[in-house]
Amino acid sequence: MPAQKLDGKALAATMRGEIATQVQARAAAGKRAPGLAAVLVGEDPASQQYVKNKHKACQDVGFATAAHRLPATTSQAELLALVAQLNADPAVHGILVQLPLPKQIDGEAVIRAVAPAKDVDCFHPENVGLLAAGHPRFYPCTPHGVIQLLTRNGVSLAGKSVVVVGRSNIVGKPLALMLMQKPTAANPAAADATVTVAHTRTSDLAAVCRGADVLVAAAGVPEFLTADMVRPGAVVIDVGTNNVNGRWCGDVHPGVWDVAGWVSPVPGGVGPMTITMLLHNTLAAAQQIDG
Ligand SMILES: Nc1nc2c(c(=O)[nH]1)N[C@@H](CN(C=O)c1ccc(C(=O)N[C@@H](CCC(=O)O)C(=O)O)cc1)CN2
Repeated sequence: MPAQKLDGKALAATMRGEIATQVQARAAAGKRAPGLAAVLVGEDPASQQYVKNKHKACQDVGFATAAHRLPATTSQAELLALVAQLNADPAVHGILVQLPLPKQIDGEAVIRAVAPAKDVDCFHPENVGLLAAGHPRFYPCTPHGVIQLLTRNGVSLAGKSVVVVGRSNIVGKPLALMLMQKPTAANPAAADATVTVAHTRTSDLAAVCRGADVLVAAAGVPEFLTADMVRPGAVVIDVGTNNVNGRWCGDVHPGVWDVAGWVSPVPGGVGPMTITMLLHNTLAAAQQIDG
């Protein structure tokens, strides 16, 4: 029997409805709408699409939203000046600078320039440190989306063997932290799992992956995770968003659906959850800043 689908599109729609309800309640209490500023530098087609999708998602839940589109030739000083202006704007609760940035710009310097209280991507070193210490101000969007996609579909993680293939700052590293930590009132998304982080230099990657109850493919390599790497009945999360000849393609080979118990699709799995958790963080930032 083929695997069941972990439907991120459906869960995202449910969670966005919950966020819209909270925005309406804030408006009824006389509070201003959560505000998100999205900054895009250059014309990368995928980044343009992501920012467009984020902008529309914000409008749909009743946020105030502005997309700042800058030319590919923008200097680091010009970008830092815009970030400083957004940091000082009380109507802006969340700031995201879409990655990757053009090569003349030092991405780390830009990430450090975003006010930590408005860092809804959770990329600033202060917020990464708080997450690592188990006292998160925000959760990073894609890792939080993965955990919500699992737990809200009834997949329990406590005590499970989870293998994360990928060690990026955006996905692999923070996801491993969240999965391994003990849940507390201050850290409710922590999962109490037993976590292995694997990567391109891991010896016998297939054997490591076959040890997983839950397997997360986040290596950014189209369809690298094949059926022989998956234990029958395992849960497989596909974080890949590779655009191959104009077609969205994940890190998971289609043959995995014949072996696994549950699989998240691409498109329609983790991607819509990433944007939903950005909305969640922007609402949280508004609550933290405005009350
Ligand atoms: N500042 C950030 N930059 C980047 C991030 C991020 O979280 N913050 N992550 C990725 C790109 N990304 C979000 O920005 C992202 C990727 C894919 C999707 C998505 O919804 N994908 C769809 C398929 C595409 C479509 O149909 O339009 C899906 O999987 O269903 C959302 C966000 C790098 N940069």
